[in-house]
Amino acid sequence: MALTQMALDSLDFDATIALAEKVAPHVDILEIGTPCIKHNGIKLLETLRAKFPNNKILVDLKTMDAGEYESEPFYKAGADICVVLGVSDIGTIKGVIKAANKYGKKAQVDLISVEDKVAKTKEVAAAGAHIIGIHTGLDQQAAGQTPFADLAAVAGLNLGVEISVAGGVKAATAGQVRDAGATIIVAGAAIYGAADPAAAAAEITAIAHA
Ligand SMILES: O=C([C@H](O)CO)[C@H](O)[C@H](O)COP(=O)(O)O
Repeated sequence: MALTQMALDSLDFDATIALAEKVAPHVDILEIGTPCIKHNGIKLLETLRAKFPNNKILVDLKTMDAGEYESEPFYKAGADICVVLGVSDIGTIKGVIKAANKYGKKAQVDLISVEDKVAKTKEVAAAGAHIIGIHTGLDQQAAGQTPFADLAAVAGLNLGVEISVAGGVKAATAGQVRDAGATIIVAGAAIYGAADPAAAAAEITAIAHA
């Protein structure tokens, strides 16, 4: 059993709301993707928070510095999860964890471009990170990479921390990701690129929840 998260990666404010309206009933978590939050800012989070009280919301800030200062306003505005980069300083990561704990929310550490993902996972789990993000980014996907080997290595640690997996996941691979130990399955292009995004989201969620 895993939760599903839909990545909203458009730059367009209204198109993002319209897509969220279609998929929100069919996923657990709405993700405001990095390009989307940079382009639209905290007002988009406030709008989604008001419109979708039944979904968790993740803001993919990919914070690299000033962790507490950058993330706190987003937790205050209703984010359930904010993302900090694993390649950032441990002080930055601890800052986001501190802000999350202040609001009773969660901090996710994204392992994108981290050299030693096992060592980083152990370090940030000990620091109190709530979620480890196994993430093959869009540019890495374009170069042929996938998240599966990293997922196996991190899940094999059995640290009891939540594990989110992103990077081209679709219905055909969602079961493999779930069985390998993901507690959150992220899908972006597989949903927003589908002819029927609601149906695509429902299909992936049925697999994740099985
Ligand atoms: O996090 C993402 C990317 O870095 C841009 O912010 C994507 O939302 C994430 O990779 C999920 O999208 P798909 O890989 O298309 O499923």
